[in-house]
Amino acid sequence: MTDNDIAVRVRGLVKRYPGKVAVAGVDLDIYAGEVFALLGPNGAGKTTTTEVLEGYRRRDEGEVSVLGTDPAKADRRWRSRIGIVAQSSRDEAEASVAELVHHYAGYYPNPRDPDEVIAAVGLESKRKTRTRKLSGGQRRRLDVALGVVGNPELLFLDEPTTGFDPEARRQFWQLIEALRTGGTTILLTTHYLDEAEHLADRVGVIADGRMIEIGTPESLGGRGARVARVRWLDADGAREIRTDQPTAEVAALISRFDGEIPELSIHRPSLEDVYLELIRTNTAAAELEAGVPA
Ligand SMILES: Nc1ncnc2c1ncn2[C@@H]1O[C@H](COP(=O)(O)OP(=O)(O)OP(=O)(O)O)[C@@H](O)[C@H]1O
Repeated sequence: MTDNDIAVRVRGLVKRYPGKVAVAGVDLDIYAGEVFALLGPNGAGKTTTTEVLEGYRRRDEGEVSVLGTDPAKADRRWRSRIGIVAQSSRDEAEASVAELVHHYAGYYPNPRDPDEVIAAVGLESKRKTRTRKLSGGQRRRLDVALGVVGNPELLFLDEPTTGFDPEARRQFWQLIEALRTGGTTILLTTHYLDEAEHLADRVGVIADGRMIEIGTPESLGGRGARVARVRWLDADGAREIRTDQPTAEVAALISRFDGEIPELSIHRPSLEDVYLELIRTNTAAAELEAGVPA
């Protein structure tokens, strides 16, 4: 792997606020062209990490390279190569959607067609609407439009679909898939685990400022984490078997039961199940280390 294959390289990142270590030694590589999702509970350090990578927050320790440059020393040219959809919206209440997207496009050397971007985020019917008259979800779509109109090589999306209705989220996912196909590298933070599962090539789970695991959505939590649970009811009550051969278990049950197997279900843990288990284990380990009684 050459340096050109790596869009973001982080080693030993530490960020302290008064009385709080927000990021406590994070290592992270994001490969060029991948969608990487940063997951973690509220206050885990996702936004702080992202803001250091964007050049908006100074780090206390560690090495950071983003598109080959230290963001703490970055210039305008570097800035034009990244796109940002931050958690809080920019406030240009009197401008219309079309005015704003065209205006932002003017800041970049190689922008996308603003009208195509407006269509891609589903705001065509709101072109002439003033920003202050948009709904929360529409406002968020505009944020996404402003983040991608500069045709960035690397796009930061901090909880981009908060407030989206289900249809808008699906539409947004298509936009992200199209950007990825076009070669854009994407760092996504999200609390929607289905979003990460759908979009991300790899995910990183951060808790208490530490990266506790990095892997593909399928491999997270180790081999045992996605083992199927076969559940049914028999004379003794509810039964559950964990197995990586659920078909064989069901076949055995069919031969035991005469007819319908009561309450039969096969459940495969989702990324959300695996994530919650990881966080639970991490919290328990941290409490043990700190001497907190269970
Ligand atoms: N400007 C600040 N001053 C002091 N403490 C801060 C500041 N910004 C964040 N923190 C603290 O640092 C920790 C990490 O915050 P951060 O915003 O990075 O978390 P997050 O993972 O993005 O959370 P969320 O999912 O809620 O957005 C939190 O404990 C937060 O209270």
